[in-house]
This record gives sequence, structure tokens and C-alpha cells, in this order.
Amino acid sequence: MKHYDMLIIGFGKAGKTLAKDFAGQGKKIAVVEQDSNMYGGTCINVGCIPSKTLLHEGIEHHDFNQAMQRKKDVVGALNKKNFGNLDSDENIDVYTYKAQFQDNETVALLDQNGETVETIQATDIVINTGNRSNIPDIKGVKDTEGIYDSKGIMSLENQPEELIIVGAGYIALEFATIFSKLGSKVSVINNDKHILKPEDKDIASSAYEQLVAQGINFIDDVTVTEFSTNNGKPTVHTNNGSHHADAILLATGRVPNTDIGLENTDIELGDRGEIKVNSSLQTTVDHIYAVGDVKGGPQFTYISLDDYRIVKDQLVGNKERTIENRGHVPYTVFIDPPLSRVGMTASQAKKEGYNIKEGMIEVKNIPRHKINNDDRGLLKVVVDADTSLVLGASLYAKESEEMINLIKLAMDQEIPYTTLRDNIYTHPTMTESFNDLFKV
Ligand SMILES: Cc1cc2nc3c(=O)[nH]c(=O)nc-3n(C[C@H](O)[C@H](O)[C@H](O)COP(=O)(O)OP(=O)(O)OC[C@H]3O[C@@H](n4cnc5c(N)ncnc54)[C@H](O)[C@@H]3O)c2cc1C
Ligand SMILES: NC(=O)c1ccc[n+]([C@@H]2O[C@H](COP(=O)([O-])OP(=O)(O)OC[C@H]3O[C@@H](n4cnc5c(N)ncnc54)[C@H](O)[C@@H]3O)[C@@H](O)[C@H]2O)c1
Repeated sequence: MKHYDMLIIGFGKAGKTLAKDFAGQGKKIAVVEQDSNMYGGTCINVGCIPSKTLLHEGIEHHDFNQAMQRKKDVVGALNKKNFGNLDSDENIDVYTYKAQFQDNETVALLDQNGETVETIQATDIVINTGNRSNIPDIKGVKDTEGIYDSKGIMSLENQPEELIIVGAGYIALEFATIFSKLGSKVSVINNDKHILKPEDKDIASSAYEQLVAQGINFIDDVTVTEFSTNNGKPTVHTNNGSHHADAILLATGRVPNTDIGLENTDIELGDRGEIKVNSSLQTTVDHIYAVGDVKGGPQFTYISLDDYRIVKDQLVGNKERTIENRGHVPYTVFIDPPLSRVGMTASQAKKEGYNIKEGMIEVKNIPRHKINNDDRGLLKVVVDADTSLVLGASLYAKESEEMINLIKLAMDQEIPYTTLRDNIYTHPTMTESFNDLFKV
């Protein structure tokens, strides 16, 4: 039995950052990752980085093969760098095995045959096992060839001429954009009447129009009933017709990876199968923490990174940072142009009882659009008329993934909207539009 100061299960964003930080403080750390293709975690290997690389290549008019090759190069380099970063540290041992709890104190490392090769105990244990694609229990889903999840679709050897995407959330819309930019004909099967329902209505309808203008076909308000193969092609059957393609992507949500022997522990799960944590990310066992996607809540790399800050603060800090005070959580849906959001929309703010003022500017009225040669999109902000604080922003525009971070900072720091309105910004930039956007 080996003993460490900290055992981290899963090579995710929070875990690898904790490992390096605590090793730097002289602590002995074990990191267990079940798959060498996943050193560095989901984001760099099968998530954010490969998907955004493919999107970038599509927008730059590269073809499918060029895009896939660059994705492979980028991921390969990052995987290697991530492994080296931990493995070269004398205070960190990286184990490539599957971790299984034997009890609250002990974790077994299993090889591919399920045999225990090592057992580890540690003063603190951090579960950072992430999540995986949800495969809906629909007839034929397991036996029909040509059905992929987001990981599989990014490893295709040949470009699908036609791609059907089931689901209309983040992954669906991003992959619809990627594959249509790379030249595939894309259809999205949506079980709702609309897409982007939580978003501002003007922004959602503008984004819908743009996606349709890019050639993406939306089949809205249908229920998938079965998958099968017809004339050698995967086919999706719905309550309103059948559709076949060269490939089908399931983008139907994600489920936490909790197959780690939790039945041998006192760790409890929540209603959605996530590991239950308190606001300091402690599980129902005091010395075991859960970080990143496996604990549910918002699923983003920067949330996993912030989870690292919370656990660090809990173990060696002043225990002040929690999931309740980490500030507003912005996000970007990487369609083209990207849709970025923080805080409330106007209708949400009204429902909450705020007395609001709204600002809006179309991208075609921002000078930078001439240089970008891109007049698509609009920006909207909501401010509190009583306090002058910013309540939210919905930015659908090129470079919005950068601009949104400034608004998040202003909201967290309670900077009044008038400061954003009257600030000096460099020119010609998209951000200088805040001078007009905040004239509410
Ligand atoms: C297609 C896609 C695109 C995305 N795009 C974005 C984006 O643009 N921006 C963004 O912020 N977020 C994005 N996300 C979400 C983001 O990738 C995740 O929120 C983030 O990676 C969180 O990771 P994590 O820290 O929870 O752990 P992960 O990075 O998921 O790491 C968990 C690791 O644990 C390992 N593991 C699991 N079980 C065991 C076990 N029993 N033993 C040992 N190891 C185990 C897994 O192999 C994995 O490597 C995207 C996700 C997907 C799928
Ligand atoms: N840019 C980013 O930050 C980014 C990008 C991709 C993914 N992510 C993260 O990954 C998470 C998961 O993304 P996702 O798109 O898989 O999930 P999601 O929850 O956003 O969307 C799931 C979609 O699948 C549909 N669906 C579910 N079951 C279905 C069924 N049986 N038939 C038809 N449709 C069905 C839902 O109605 C919804 O439209 C996101 O919540 C996000 O946190 C982030």
C-alpha cells in the first residue's frame, strides 16, 4: 500500500492544476488516469480544443482532411505536454490505471483486465473523473453503425457528405457549425420548437437565422423513436418522418463518470447521478473532494479550474472561496459568429422584479465590422435602473468570446454601467462599441 498527501482521480483541469501547485509546495501527489489518450483531460483531447480547432479550420476555409490533421497535431502536442508537465515533477506520480474505491480511505488501481496492480491511500482524495456522452435508450442506438458521439465524430477518417445531429444544445450547434463549414450537409433533429431557449429572444432568432443561412437544416419539434440502417446508411426515425445520412452525431447531453466503486464508500450521489458536494466541494466524506463535471452544475473548463481554487483555499488557504462566491459564470457557444452570455436577459430580470433599462447595438453599426468584413449579429445589455449595476449581457458577434469577460469583471466588481459607457477603448475594436451599447 502506498501513501500520498493527495490522490487525484482523473487528469482534468482542476486535478492537474492542484497536482502541480501542491507538488510545488513539497507535497507528494498521485494522479490516476485510466486512458493515456486522455492525459490532460476532456478539454484538450476530446472537448474544447479539438472542437474549436476544427471550427477555426472550417472558418478559414480549410478542407476536412486538413482540419482533421491540424486537430490531431494540436491534440497530440497538448497531450504530450500535459503528461510531461506532471510526470517530470519529482513530487508527482502519474498512474495509467482505472481507479476504484475499496473504502473511504483506499483506492485500488486496476489494469485493463480489472486486476488490482496497486492500492493507494492519501490524506486527501480529489475525484476529477469528468463526464461522458449521454446515449439515450432508444431502439437501435447500440446496433446501428455510423452513430457517433462528439468524441467519435472528431476521429472520423472520411468526411460525411451528410450529417444528422440529434439534440440542439451546445455540442449540437457547435458541431453543426463545424461540419457545415467543412462542407458537409447538416441536419439538426430538435425535440423542441426552438433552439437556444434560455437566450434573449432577439439574439436566439438572429442566431437561428444565421445557422439556417449557413445551410444547416433544422427539423424542429420531433421525437426520435428508433435508429436503423437503410441502404447501408444510418437512419433516424422520428414521430414525423425518417432521415438518413452518412453519419449521425448524438449530442444529447452528458452524464457524470461515477463508476469508481462509490458503493464501497459513504460518498452520496445527487438526483442527476452527480457526486454531491457542499459549497467547498467536499463530498459526504470529509477528506474526499469532487471537482469539475463529475459534481454536476455548469460544465466548463474554467469552472473546473475555479474548483481547483476552491479546494486549494479549503486545504491551505483561508477557506473563503466557495461555489457561492466565485462570481458570475459567463459562457460562449462557439457558433459563427459566437454567442456569449453572462447574467440575466431582460425577461429574466423583469421576472426577478428588477426595474431595468436595455441597451442594444447591431454589429453593422460598429466600425470594426468593416475591417472584419462581417456585419452579422447584435449586442444587448441589461442594467438595473435603480442601482446602475449591470445585470447581464448577450453578445452575438465576432470576438464576443473575448468581450464577455470584460462585462463579467464589471458585474463581479459592481462597476456601474456608466463606467463601461464612458471608458476609453482602443480603436478600431469590437469592445469600443460599449461606448454606445451602454447608452441606455
Ligand atoms: C465536445 C465538447 C466541447 C467542449 N467545449 C468547451 C469549451 O469550448 N469551453 C469550455 O469551457 N468547456 C467546453 N467543454 C466542457 C469541458 O471540456 C469540461 O467541462 C472540462 O473538460 C471539465 O473537465 P473535468 O475537470 O471535469 O475533467 P475531465 O477533463 O473530463 O477529466 C476527467 C478524466 O478522468 C478520467 N477518468 C474517468 N474515470 C476514471 C477512473 N475511474 N480512473 C481514472 N481515470 C478516470 C477520464 O479519462 C478523464 O481524462 C466541452 C466539452 C465537450 C465534450
Ligand atoms: N462552448 C462551450 O463552453 C461548450 C461546448 C460544448 C459543450 N459544453 C459543455 O458540455 C455540456 C453538454 O453539451 P450537450 O450539447 O451535450 O448538452 P445540452 O444539455 O446542452 O443539450 C442536450 C440536447 O439534447 C437534447 N436531447 C436530449 N435527449 C434527447 C433525445 N432523446 N432525443 C432528442 N434530443 C434529445 C436536449 O433537448 C438538448 O437539446 C454543455 O452543457 C456544456 O456545459 C460547453
